[in-house]
Amino acid sequence: MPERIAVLGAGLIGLYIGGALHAAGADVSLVGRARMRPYTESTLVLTDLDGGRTEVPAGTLEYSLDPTALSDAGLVLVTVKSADTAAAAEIVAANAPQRPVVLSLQNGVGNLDVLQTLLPGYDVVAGMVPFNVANPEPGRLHRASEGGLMAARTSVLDPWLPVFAAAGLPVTLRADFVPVQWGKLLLNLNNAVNALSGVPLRAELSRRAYRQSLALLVAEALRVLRAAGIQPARVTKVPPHVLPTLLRVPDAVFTRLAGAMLRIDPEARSSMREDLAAGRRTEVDHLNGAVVRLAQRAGVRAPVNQAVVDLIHAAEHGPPPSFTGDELYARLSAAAR
Ligand SMILES: NC(=O)C1=CN([C@@H]2O[C@H](COP(=O)(O)OP(=O)(O)OC[C@H]3O[C@@H](n4cnc5c(N)ncnc54)[C@H](OP(=O)(O)O)[C@@H]3O)[C@@H](O)[C@H]2O)C=CC1
Ligand SMILES: CC(C)(CO)C(=O)C(=O)O
Repeated sequence: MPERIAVLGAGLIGLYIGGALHAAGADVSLVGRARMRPYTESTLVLTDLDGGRTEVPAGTLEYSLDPTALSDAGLVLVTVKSADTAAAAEIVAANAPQRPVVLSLQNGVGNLDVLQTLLPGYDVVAGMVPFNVANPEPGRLHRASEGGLMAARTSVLDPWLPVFAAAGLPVTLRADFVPVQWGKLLLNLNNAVNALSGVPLRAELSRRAYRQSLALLVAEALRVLRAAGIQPARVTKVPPHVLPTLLRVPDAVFTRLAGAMLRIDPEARSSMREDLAAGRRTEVDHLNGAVVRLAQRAGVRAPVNQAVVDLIHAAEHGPPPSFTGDELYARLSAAAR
């Protein structure tokens, strides 16, 4: 078994992945917040869409509030939200002078740069988590949608790939990762739609007006990417350029053509909705905001994504919103004009 794996920012993703790796025999230590520690103080149950169930017995998985737990790690998984990446890098630099491999398992396209800039001399690798992790009840984390982990192709991950595979989380290595990150970001444009809708992901994606709202965002992002000379990679069964057309079809046709996109636990919500519900700041500036910034650099406009950034920022300062699909589509259509 290779050296210790530490998870920095053990929330939903970090606990799920760290828990699965621990259950598969890896030496794992989690670093995070006090409010998440109870997950490992009693039995942690990990379930998935395919009926898989793994139990991590109480007290067997180390959950520390103290970042010195990073000091003997060979691999650090960074699973904080994007706004916390710089702070996470500083914590690694201060507590892991042995220079572990650092793998970002975050959404967004900017985290790698932040980590590489603040961690000179470390091997920093971009990764991608395609699936949603939900918390359906205390003590249980549920992999609520499909897809496998991806990471940038590099031999520094080789020692750990077998244990990820043994944990049911095989990592596909991709040579060119920027397109993968943008491919995932296109899907994450739905995080805000879901957060604004107030309904679970499956119900939201089953309703055409929400999908039409998402189609406006994705179509605009594709135009921006084209202007910037970036070709997003396909990270699900649906090629990126087909998404807007597919999203706009009537509900019955969508269900028939895109059943896989609806293979989501009925209660799961986007991580952005979870943030709004908990009164935390969201990652919108790192998702829709990244499209807006790329548009500025490429000399084009992104008014629809800007409108969503504004709506989410407003929601961060009030009660979690519940736009109907028609209301949201009307707002975003007006922004597009
Ligand atoms: N949830 C999901 O289904 C998915 C999430 N992702 C991405 O994965 C990343 C992680 O998301 P998720 O797990 O949902 O986020 P969570 O908010 O559930 O977990 C992150 C945890 O890190 C903690 N944290 C922040 N800064 C530090 C620090 N300096 N030291 C220790 N702990 C810290 C946070 O605490 P606090 O809240 O107090 O700051 C929080 O508990 C994000 O980029 C997200 O977009 C990707 C795919 C799916
Ligand atoms: C899995 C997905 C795309 C949607 O839930 C996500 O990345 C998130 O919630 O942040």
